[in-house]
Amino acid sequence: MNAYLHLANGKKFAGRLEFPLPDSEVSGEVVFFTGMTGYQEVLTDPSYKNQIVVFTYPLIGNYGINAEDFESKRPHVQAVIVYEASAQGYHYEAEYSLKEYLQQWNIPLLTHVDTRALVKDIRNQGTMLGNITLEAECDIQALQEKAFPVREVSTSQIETYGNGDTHIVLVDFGYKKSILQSLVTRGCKVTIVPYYTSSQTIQALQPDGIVLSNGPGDPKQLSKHLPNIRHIIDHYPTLAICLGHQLVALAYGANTEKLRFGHRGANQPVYDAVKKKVFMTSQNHSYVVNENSLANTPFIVRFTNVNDSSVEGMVHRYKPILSVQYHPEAHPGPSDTNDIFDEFLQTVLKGEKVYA
Ligand SMILES: NC(=O)CC[C@H](N)C(=O)O
Repeated sequence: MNAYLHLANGKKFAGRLEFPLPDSEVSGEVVFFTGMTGYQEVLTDPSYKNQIVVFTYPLIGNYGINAEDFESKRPHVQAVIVYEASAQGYHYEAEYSLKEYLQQWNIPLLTHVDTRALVKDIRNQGTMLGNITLEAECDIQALQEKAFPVREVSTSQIETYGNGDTHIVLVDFGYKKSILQSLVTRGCKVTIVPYYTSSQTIQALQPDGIVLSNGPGDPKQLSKHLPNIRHIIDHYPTLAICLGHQLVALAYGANTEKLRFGHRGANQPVYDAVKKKVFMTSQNHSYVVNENSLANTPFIVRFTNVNDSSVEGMVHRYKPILSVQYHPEAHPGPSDTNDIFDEFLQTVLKGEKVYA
C-alpha cells in the first residue's frame, strides 16, 4: 500500500508500506545510516530509540536476520526506510527476512522511497522530525520530540555476566551487547547497572573500572544525573563510549551541541593524536562535545573526526578517564579501534583507582 514520509520542513516522500502501520501514523527523528551492511545491529542498537532510520545503500536485507547479530533483545528503531528490501535472506544463518523481522515487532518498513533525494534533503536542512502515514497531507506542526528515551532502554535491575578477575561496572544508558562482549571476552566480570545507580551503590559493588555506555537522545536530558556520574568517574578508571563520552564532558562542565545531520555509518575516519594514525570507525551519533568548551576542563582531545574536525574522544590529563565518541566495539563496522578496550583494561590492571 502507498504511504508517505512527511518531513518537518514540509516535504513529503512517497513509498510503499510493506505491511499495515500499527497506528495511523508513526513519527520520529529521521536519520540516515551509510553502511552497506550491518542493518541488524543498527535495528537493535538502543541508541536508535525513537528514530526513523533511512538506509542509504539501495538494497537492504539480502543476508536476512540471524540469531547472532542482535545488539539487544529487540529492535529499537521507530521505522525503517529503504529503497529496496530484499524479499529473502540469502545466507545460511538467516532465520527471518528483514520484512518478517520488522513485522513481528510492528516496526513499519517503507520501501521504494527515493532515498538519495531524502538524504540530500536531510544533509541540507539538518536532521528533522518526520511522520509516516497513509495520508498525503499531514499536520507537521503537531510533531513533537519524544522525551527521555534512555529511561525506556536502560535495564531496571543489576545483572552480572562473565566470571573473570577484573570487575567492570557497565552503567547502562542503552548498552550494545557487543560492548558487554568486548569486556567479557577480555576476561572481565561485568555488572550492568541502571543509568541512575548511585555512586554509593557502585562503590559497594567494588568495581575495578567503570564503562559508561552508549545510548539514545540528547545527553542534556540526563543533566540531573551529572553530579552522580562525575562522582563515579572521578573514583575509578573509566572508559566512556558515545553517549557516555558526551556525559563525561557535561559532568566536567563542558558543553555538547547537535550536529547538522549526525554521523551514522561504518567508515568514519578518526585521527588518533597519540598513535598519529587515522582509523576507520563505526559511528552513530547526533551530538558532539564542543571543543572550545573543554578549555576550562582537565580534558585534552585525543581523537578528531577527519571529515569535519569534530571531537571524537578525549583523555583526562591526570586521571585514568578515556572517552570516545565512536564505537570501538564496532558491530557494525570495522574493528580497527578494538584495542581501546585493551588500553582501558591495562589502566584498570595497574590499579589506578580512587583518586580525587
Ligand atoms: N550511540 C550513541 O551513544 C549516541 C549518543 C547520542 N544519543 C547522540 O546521538 O549523539
